[in-house]
Amino acid sequence: MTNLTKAGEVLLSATGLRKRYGGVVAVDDVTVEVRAGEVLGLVGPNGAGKTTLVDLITGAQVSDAGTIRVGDRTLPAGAAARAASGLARTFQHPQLAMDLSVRDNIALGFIAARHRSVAALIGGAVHGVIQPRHRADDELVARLAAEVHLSDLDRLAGDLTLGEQRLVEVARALGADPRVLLLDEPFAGADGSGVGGISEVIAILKRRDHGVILVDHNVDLVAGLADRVLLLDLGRVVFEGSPRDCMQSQEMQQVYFGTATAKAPA
Ligand SMILES: Nc1ncnc2c1ncn2[C@@H]1O[C@H](COP(=O)(O)OP(=O)(O)OP(=O)(O)O)[C@@H](O)[C@H]1O
Repeated sequence: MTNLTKAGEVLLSATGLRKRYGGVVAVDDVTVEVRAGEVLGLVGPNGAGKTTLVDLITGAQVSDAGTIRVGDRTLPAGAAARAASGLARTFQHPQLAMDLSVRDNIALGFIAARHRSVAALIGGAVHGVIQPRHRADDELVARLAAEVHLSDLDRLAGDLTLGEQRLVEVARALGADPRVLLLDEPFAGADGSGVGGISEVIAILKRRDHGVILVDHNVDLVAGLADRVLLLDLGRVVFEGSPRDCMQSQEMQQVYFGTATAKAPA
């Protein structure tokens, strides 16, 4: 991973994002900023709008309103443009080519970045795109796998545990050398070593002045890793501040314990 940013520089600025699905306003006038070397935690109960927000930022969904800037550039719509501008993500439900090896899945991240096309990430198309690879590519895959402590790279992605699949997604995302990495529930289904591996990657990204948006239901884990936490409820930001202040806030109590529909944090 390269380091072309300065500590504290605003890397990502998403302003006034809004998304309605039928009668549901999933994201309602949300503004998010991530600085170099910052981990922004995004928490909130089921249906709060966390994944939709990640989708809007990364271009997987088109927002009804709002702008996304990376550095001093306003980004056009579309996942390919966003990826080419330095945004990479993992998915709540891992999206890997399950019939390909760990090695090839990881390679897809940097190959897609080279081709500036997320098409390379789509199932059948990938077989042609990833062959043949160069030796340097294999070395890069090995380095990315080592960053997340993945071994036995010849296994099929479909044979991995959920936690291992999440590590492959993280390694694949790192291959695109993102300025900001958005992790959507990376700890769900991960065992102790998976949690450790992902936490370590977050710490490395932070040290290298990349930005991270970390979404997870495990608010204790998020609070332990984040510099700042944004609490979402029903599509709106109801609290923003330090992890400690957020955990102790009335809003946190209300959102997780105070309403009939809210669920307690894991
Ligand atoms: N594609 C969609 N079509 C219709 N409604 C949607 C769609 N995606 C999300 N929603 C709705 O938008 C709201 C926010 O959903 P979202 O998945 O973003 O929340 P979340 O905080 O990520 O929840 P969870 O923690 O359960 O994943 C919910 O009411 C959800 O039902």
